[in-house]
Amino acid sequence: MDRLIDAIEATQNPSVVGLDPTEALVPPQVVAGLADEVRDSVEDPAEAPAVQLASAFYEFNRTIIDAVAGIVPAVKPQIAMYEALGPAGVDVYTMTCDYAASRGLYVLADAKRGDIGSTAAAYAHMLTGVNGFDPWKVDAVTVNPYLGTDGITPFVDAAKESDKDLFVLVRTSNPSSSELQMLDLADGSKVYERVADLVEGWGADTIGEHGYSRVGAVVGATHPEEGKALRARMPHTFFLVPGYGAQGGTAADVRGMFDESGSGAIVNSSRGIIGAWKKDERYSPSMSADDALALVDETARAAAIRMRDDLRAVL
Ligand SMILES: O=c1ccn([C@@H]2O[C@H](COP(=O)(O)O)[C@@H](O)[C@H]2O)c(=O)[nH]1
Repeated sequence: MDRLIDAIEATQNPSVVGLDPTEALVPPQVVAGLADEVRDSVEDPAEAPAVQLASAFYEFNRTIIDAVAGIVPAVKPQIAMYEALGPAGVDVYTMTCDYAASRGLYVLADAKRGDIGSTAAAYAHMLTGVNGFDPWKVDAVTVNPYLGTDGITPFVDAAKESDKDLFVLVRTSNPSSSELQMLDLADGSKVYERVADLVEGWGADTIGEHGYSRVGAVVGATHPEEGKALRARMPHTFFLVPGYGAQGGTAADVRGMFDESGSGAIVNSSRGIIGAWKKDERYSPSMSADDALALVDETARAAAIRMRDDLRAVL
């Protein structure tokens, strides 16, 4: 986690931009502008729509990355949006990670992996690569703890081997998260608190120079009280805090998830940054693709600066 914390200190900005492109979040003229090129390049015409959208995601992502590099320390590409498009989408995922890394950003793969130990070991190659080849080029991956310790250990081992990190779901931001996470256990604690204790333990022998381990926790901005309590309960665990912006979380909500020196957490916003162009009255469907991307660039940068300044104001 030291590299992430150093990058946060360098930018004075504990926020991460989520790269969650969808067809609705990419200006349609950018997608349409790729039609001829894609039609000429695919072997099977049936693939064209997915390849075209994937190519548009890549142009869009590069615009966002160029807009926020130097302002934010990190990006969080959400793999679901890319996997939905099949091989072309997965290619664009790795290209996006590579491009973000080339712009000096810490890349947090939101993939929410989790399985029995032997399969988790295969998923954990997302951190180490295979036989000396790393196709992913990410700095961290999100992991689902539902399978318990043997589903997590391969990721911890891979993180140690590759000098990378993982973030384990503890208290998620979504509306139904309480169905399981808030259940009472026999000892009076809640399920998410038990997960929190496990996460603190999984990272115990990986604590870095800044006092945080390689095993981070995902704690939703939509749960300010529990987030504050978790900060005290997990003194060596760095938090990834989604749920800011589009899901309703605010800077005041996430304040308690930081430690007394203003470190200990990084806050994600995806749609709030990459979809900012949609709320700008200058956007017009008759704009050229280049003009639409210029607006994406300007509005994403402005939204990232606004979020940074809002967080700075409470820290
Ligand atoms: O508890 C969780 C865990 C992960 N996420 C992911 O974060 C982003 C949030 O996107 P917004 O557009 O900023 O709402 C998305 O990739 C989720 O899958 C989360 O929201 N909550």
